[in-house]
Amino acid sequence: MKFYNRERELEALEKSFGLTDTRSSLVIITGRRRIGKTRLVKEFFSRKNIPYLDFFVSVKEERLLLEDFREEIEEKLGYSPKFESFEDFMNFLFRTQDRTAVFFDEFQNFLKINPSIVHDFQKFWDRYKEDKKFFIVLSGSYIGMMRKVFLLRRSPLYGRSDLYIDLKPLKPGTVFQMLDDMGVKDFEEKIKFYGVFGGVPKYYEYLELFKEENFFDFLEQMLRFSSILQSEGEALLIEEFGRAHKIYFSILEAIASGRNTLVEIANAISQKPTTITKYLKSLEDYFNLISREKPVLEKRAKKSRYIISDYFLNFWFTFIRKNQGLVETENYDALIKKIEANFSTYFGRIFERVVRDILVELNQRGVVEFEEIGPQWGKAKKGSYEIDLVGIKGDKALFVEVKWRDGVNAEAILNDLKEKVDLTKWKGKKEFLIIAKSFKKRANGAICWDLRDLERLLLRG
Ligand SMILES: Nc1ncnc2c1ncn2[C@@H]1O[C@H](COP(=O)(O)OP(=O)(O)OP(=O)(O)O)[C@@H](O)[C@H]1O
Repeated sequence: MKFYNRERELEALEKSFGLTDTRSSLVIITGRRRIGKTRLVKEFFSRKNIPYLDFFVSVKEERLLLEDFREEIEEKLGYSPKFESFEDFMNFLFRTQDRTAVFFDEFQNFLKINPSIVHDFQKFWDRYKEDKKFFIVLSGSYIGMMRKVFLLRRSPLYGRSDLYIDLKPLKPGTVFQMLDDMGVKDFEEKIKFYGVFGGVPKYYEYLELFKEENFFDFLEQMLRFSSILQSEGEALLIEEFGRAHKIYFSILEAIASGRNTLVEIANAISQKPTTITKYLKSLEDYFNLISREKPVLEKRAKKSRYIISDYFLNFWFTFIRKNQGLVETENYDALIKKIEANFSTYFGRIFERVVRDILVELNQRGVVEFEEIGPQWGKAKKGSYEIDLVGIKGDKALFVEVKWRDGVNAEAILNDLKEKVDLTKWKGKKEFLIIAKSFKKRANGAICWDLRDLERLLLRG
């Protein structure tokens, strides 16, 4: 698949590479599995025509891994050194080489093989970094383990990197372009793809194989002919959490099923709120798997709710894990039917997040203007109210209502929205934006964007 975007990261890599005119430079890249770390590094080296040593750290016997490394050195440098240990390997690398680019992929796996390797690496790096001109890139998928390597104060590589990239998902505009190039022309279908697979390029590669333009057809092919949809969620998490995975799984499952507050989550899994706060905190700060939202107009409010940050994981928990029986018995027809039957309800919420991502991108392009954006909710006389999104800039607020429906009457939505806005006590200027699949009637006094408008703004704007 053609390479998309990542301009900023490529530029940052180039700057770090520039440092090697005078000394060595160390780059650390983390990011969820399948997000494109390896591809980014390889793209950089190939665009710049930089030869490099490519060491993939797979979990295997030390001796076998050293043999892989020796083969790479033989292929690229023409030597065939003998390594009895990693210290030998490091000795060879740091002593005999000088201006060399080196890529260690899945670096955190050294912790599984033998943690002292990371300490050896540190020792050699500290000793040679000023005298030599190495360009070393370390990448790793499991954030928990990568933190152990370099982010915690006591980590061996703490504070050593010249550049740290936490690689994020591709933006919706890029994904839509990618889908377009791969034959998915209909914008509603594009939105469904993005709302399920997010900005993770790997999943879209399957389009080259299945060549489906319709989201559900694609999903069916994925279920029948690739194990990725079935096993990916579980594999990602077990690898990340290790033995503590059960409690994390239960929490994520509860959040995916719509339990979003501390108390709701605790009740759903029959635990005390005080017991689960530490797990929620690490899911949020350490693993970056969930995020906590507060009402955007009341930042100091105590109330907050949790969501699973990753689109794919959210989908996986909601539809795949929940229907594990159907997956195991390979009853894909029934599973697809279930997904189709519940998809609109599921997607109502997801579409709000997709719109938020789109608005963030449009904000960067100057089509809309805000400094922060998020949902707003609170108490009303009768029950509670909720506004899908509010974008704020100074004394101006853009109130947004999002509907995953056709034939929407925007006037009715605008009236409701204005009533809810009164409950917020917002004193500044107000603008209104209504987004729907399509409108029966647009409203005066609000910007109304249907899917075609969004497409025009994003793909052709
Ligand atoms: N910017 C991009 N444009 C197009 N395709 C991409 C891009 N980034 C990654 N891909 C594709 O997505 C797939 C996953 O990328 P890659 O293997 O680099 O991810 P990773 O983060 O290293 O994943 P893992 O940790 O699972 O090895 C690859 O097949 C790659 O070709």
